[in-house]
Amino acid sequence: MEAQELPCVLIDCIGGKHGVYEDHAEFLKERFCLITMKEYLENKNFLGKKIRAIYMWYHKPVINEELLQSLPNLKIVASSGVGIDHLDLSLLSSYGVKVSNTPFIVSTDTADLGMALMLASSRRLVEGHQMAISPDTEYFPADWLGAEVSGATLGIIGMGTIGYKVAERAKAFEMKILYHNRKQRNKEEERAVGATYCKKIDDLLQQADFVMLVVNLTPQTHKLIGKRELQLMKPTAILINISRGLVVDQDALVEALQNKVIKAAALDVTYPEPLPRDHPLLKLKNVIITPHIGSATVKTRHLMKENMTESIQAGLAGLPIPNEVLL
Ligand SMILES: O=C(O)[C@H](O)CO
Repeated sequence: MEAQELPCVLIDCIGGKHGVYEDHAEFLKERFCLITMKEYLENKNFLGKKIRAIYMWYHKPVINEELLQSLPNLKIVASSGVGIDHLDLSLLSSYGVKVSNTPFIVSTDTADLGMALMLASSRRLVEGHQMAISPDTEYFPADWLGAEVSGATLGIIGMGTIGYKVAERAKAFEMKILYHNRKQRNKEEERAVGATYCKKIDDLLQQADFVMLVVNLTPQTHKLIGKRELQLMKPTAILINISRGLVVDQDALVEALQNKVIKAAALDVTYPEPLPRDHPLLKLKNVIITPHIGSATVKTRHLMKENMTESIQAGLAGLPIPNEVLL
């Protein structure tokens, strides 16, 4: 096929901190005519008419009504990752634009990261590393002890695909597993991992040594964990968030951590991301923060790119779209 016949796809940019990886862009260029936001903005009227899909890599480019109005031939937005809280599905649907994401691909890595954060936080890996590399060779103050993970109680809030994978891993650590879901309850899965369903989130919060947040961000889960919920948790408990920052009331969390209402937190997500450098969470020793890296492995990011490509190709060909997000 001639290069000029390739369908035009809008991306934010190539390379840099937030752009499409260079090698991914090479792969995409064999299949699409890539148009960066900068190119589009320089030649809106001409390029706007040509763009048929948006390859939305980690929430970029930002899609708003103004952009949609200027892309009359847009058919599909392929969004990376599982979360779709950054998209206005009704707006996109009103422009006849379909949406896809990459849900199952990211589950294993995100569950692995949840376990990594739980282990790192409970066994104080970051503090331990700092101690080990510090000029002070007196390693351990007498009170420097972690909390055990094996045999402890894990409360999973949100037992979807990722939550279930966390439970499978926790089972191997001989943990007692509690979970809370707002809607579905899957008894077969419960039995397979030996998890106990808590109808009331409060029961889970009161019993768990580790509370892991794995829910989608929706109006119902916005600031699901606030001052009241943190106060229900054990003073020895650790909160792990691998979902979205806004599922937790961050001010309440800071207060709880400062006042030892809970023991520690391990967060892959915050709001905003990154946090301003003077944010109180960055000053607390009992906090570990990672930069939203749930799906950040070579293999998964590669699969995401392939999956997004397939969705765009299917969407443009009028075929069923893999992982179409339905309104
Ligand atoms: O939703 C996801 O898959 C990641 O958190 C990135 O948005």
